[in-house]
Amino acid sequence: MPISTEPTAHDDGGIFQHSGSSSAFPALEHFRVQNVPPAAYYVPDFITEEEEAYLLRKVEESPQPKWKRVGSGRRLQYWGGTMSKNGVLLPEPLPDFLTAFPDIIQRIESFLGAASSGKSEGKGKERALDANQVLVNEYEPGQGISPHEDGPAFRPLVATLSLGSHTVLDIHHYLSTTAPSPPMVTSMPSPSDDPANEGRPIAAIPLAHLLLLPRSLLILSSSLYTSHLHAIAPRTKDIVRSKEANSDDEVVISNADLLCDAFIADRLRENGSWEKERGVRTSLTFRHAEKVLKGGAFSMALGALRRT
Ligand SMILES: O=C(O)CCC(=O)C(=O)O
Ligand SMILES: [Fe+2]
Repeated sequence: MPISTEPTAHDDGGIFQHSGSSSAFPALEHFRVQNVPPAAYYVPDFITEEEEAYLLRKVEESPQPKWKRVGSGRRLQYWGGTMSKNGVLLPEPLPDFLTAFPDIIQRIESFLGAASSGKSEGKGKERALDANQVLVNEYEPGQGISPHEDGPAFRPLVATLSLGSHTVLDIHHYLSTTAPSPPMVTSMPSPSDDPANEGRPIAAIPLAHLLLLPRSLLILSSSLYTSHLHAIAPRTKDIVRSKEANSDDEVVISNADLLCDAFIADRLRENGSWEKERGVRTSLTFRHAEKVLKGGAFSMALGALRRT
């Protein structure tokens, strides 16, 4: 089948390359999560409470067949089309609530563009997210997602908007199969989306934890996306600290200084920890499938017909 392949972001070693402290992206750099592999950016309050409520309503109002359930766990929706078995996007038009009002896709693009403007005239396109698929995940308290990679079918620059409730995202790494590693409990990744990593053992203890508050945007890029895994532990409550965890129930978060939440900052300073029960969290993940089935207008129109 005819497919269009765009240049991959790997060509220049990743979309956001940072050389030492002199980053070409100072605005984005401000939101960079420290002490995690390159690169994660956490942007608090990316949307307003009204926009959050509106997006939640639009997701909830979607026709029933739009929802897929993963086993007996979380529910999913795909917007912009689904992926074929061989990693090609079968495109459908994105809905107005993602493109027109609120203009989330444009806002992410401007944010990345503004952040990378200046030196990168003409290179903006390569650094754009250019989302053509949006994945909706809905988690009840106690539901999560096991360690996985989103895989090579997507540009290694994804943005996730959190709605409704906080959660904690864990970053895992693969264990080296050549270098001797210290005795360590390992777990096998769930069937990977990248065949090259199928069956590789992963470290049972996450490398880092990120607290994602409602309305925040998380951007994962470069090697954090291409050579690590991400997961959400199936907890009903999170206890977070900014330094040293005291028990298995607690996690140390790497983005404490980026949260912009005075209440949490007080708790972390005064008690050393902040805890909260999880509510229902809906996440929207914006990503760019590298290969798209050609036939543009025709397949898009077909997609639109299928949705009516
Ligand atoms: O809900 C999230 O923040 C992550 C979702 C995710 O990693 C996925 O669906 O691939
Ligand atoms: Fe993922």
